[in-house]
Amino acid sequence: MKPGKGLQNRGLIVSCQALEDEPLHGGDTMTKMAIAAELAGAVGIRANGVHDIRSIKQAVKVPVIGLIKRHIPGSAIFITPTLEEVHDIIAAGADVVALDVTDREGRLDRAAELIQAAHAAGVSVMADVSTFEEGVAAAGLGADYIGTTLSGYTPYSAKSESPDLYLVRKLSEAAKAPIISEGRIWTPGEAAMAMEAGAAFVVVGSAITRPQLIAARYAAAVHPFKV
Ligand SMILES: CC(=O)N[C@H](C=O)[C@@H](O)[C@H](O)[C@H](O)COP(=O)(O)O
Repeated sequence: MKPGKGLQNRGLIVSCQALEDEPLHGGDTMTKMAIAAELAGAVGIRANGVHDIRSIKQAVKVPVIGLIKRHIPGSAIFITPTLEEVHDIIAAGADVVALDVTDREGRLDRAAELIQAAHAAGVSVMADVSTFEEGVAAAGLGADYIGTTLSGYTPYSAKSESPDLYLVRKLSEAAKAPIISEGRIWTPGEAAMAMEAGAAFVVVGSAITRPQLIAARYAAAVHPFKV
C-alpha cells in the first residue's frame, strides 16, 4: 500500500527532542517547542519517543516525524532499531517513521521489512543515512524521504562541524526521493544553502531546541574576555 500520510509542503522541520539526560526532558516541554515551531512556520516536527509524539500530534496540525532512540547492547544502531519501535511510533500517531538505514550490521537487508511495515499502516518513512550509497539504497528500498541525519555519526562517514551539503547535493541529483538535510544546521543561512543544494526539507534541532548547546556557544565566545 502506498503511504497516505506524509510531509505536504517543502520547508523547515524543527526537531524537538530532549533525551533523559538533557535539561528539557519530560513533561510538555517539547510539545511547547513544537507549538512555537509551528507558529514560526515550520512545515513539520521531528520528535522522539511515544510520549512526545502523541502529545505533539495533539497540539500541532503539521505532520510529525516520529522516531524512538533506543540503545541495544552490542549494536550501534539506535534510531528506531527494531520493528517493535516502528509499531510503537505508528500507534503514537506519527505521519512519518524515521529509521536508521545505514550499511551496518546487516541493516540494509532488514530495513525493507521495517519500511514495508510502515507502508502497510499507511505511514511514510524517512531513512536516516550517512553516505551517498546508503541514500541511493534507501530510496531503492522504498523510503519516501532520505535524510542526511547520520552523516558524521557513522565511523566511515565524513566528519565535520558543518552540515553535509555535499551529500545533500549529490543525493538530490541522484536519489529518487525528496532529500531532507539534517544535522549541524546552526544558522538561517545554512538552512537556505541546504535548500539551494537541492533539499526539499531542512531539519533544525539543537540550534532551536537545545538551549544548553545554544548557550554554550555564547559562553565559549565570551570566554576569552573573562578576567
Ligand atoms: C545523530 C543523532 O543522533 N541525531 C538525532 C536524530 O534524531 C538528533 O539528536 C539531532 O538533534 C537531529 O538529527 C537534528 O540535528 P541537529 O541537532 O544537529 O540540528
